[in-house]
Amino acid sequence: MKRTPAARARGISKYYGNLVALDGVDLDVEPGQVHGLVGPNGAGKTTLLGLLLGVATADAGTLEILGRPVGRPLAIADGVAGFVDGPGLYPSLTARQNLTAVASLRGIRSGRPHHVDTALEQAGLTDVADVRVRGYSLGMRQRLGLAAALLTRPHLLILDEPSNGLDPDGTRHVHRLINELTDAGVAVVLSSHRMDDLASLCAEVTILVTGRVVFAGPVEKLAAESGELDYRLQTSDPVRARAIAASTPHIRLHGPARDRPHSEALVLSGPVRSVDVLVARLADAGVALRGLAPVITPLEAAFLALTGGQADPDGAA
Ligand SMILES: Nc1ncnc2c1ncn2[C@@H]1O[C@H](COP(=O)(O)OP(=O)(O)OP(=O)(O)O)[C@@H](O)[C@H]1O
Repeated sequence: MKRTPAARARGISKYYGNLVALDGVDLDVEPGQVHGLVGPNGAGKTTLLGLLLGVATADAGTLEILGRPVGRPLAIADGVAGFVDGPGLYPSLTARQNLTAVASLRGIRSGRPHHVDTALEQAGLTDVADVRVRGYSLGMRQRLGLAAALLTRPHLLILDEPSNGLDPDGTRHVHRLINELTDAGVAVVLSSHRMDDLASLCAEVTILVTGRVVFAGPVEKLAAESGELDYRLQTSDPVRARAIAASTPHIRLHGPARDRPHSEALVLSGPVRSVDVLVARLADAGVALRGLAPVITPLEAAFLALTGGQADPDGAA
């Protein structure tokens, strides 16, 4: 039996005056999956998340959330929670007081303290639950926003840049929590500028550029669109390696990375088969291979190719 999609949008458009923020966007979000929304600044990600969250309505197209059509009046659909443009918090209240206030606003009465404690624990904030939010770091605020969203036990969770401001430990914690939620059947739609979020969390991704979908599908399919990559090559003999690379058909040399002019690493590009030939030729010549890795990940390369960005051979994509 086919499961009801967590969200299904067809031909969604949204205008701000003359500005077209979303232009005929389709979106399919399955239960139990993380769906990533990525794109350059101003692509329309926050606008689309806002429509899913019910803080704005579309000017054209249809939107169904958890199987129910979304109508004109602004309202957060049952079973949906999350935040856009940063979580709305009261700085003079503690984390616990913030969550208690949210629980009251959302009409959660029975078992409220239990709900609050569980949400604090899920977000890893139990130890700082009674600290005023004014003293919270950006990462802690993000986690508190997530805790507030979890209070209602949503089936569809909307997160705008959830890794913003998180240190590596915080990122791991949030990733683990999101994975637990999807394991339990929750659908998550998140926007992110971070390819590591995409790679480690998302099953599906939609890429927006100036309000239009330029890619929608599984993350693996996106990585496969990366085309030719730039590689950083380190060997035991950079001078001979350079000469061998220069004489290998279809290999293009980009010189040492600009940020490391004295580096012994070469940056080069070419079809995978030519890179294979180069590696074999280096071995034949007795030049030891010490490192060969893409300068940017296939996901980043695909993202840049689709959004019209330039891959920087220095690796600063
Ligand atoms: N309330 C608004 N009034 C007017 N224009 C807006 C409004 N909100 C967004 N826009 C415009 O709509 C477009 C899409 O904005 P949106 O915030 O959805 O993009 P985004 O992909 O989330 O960008 P970012 O990555 O910078 O957060 C932008 O051109 C933006 O300037």
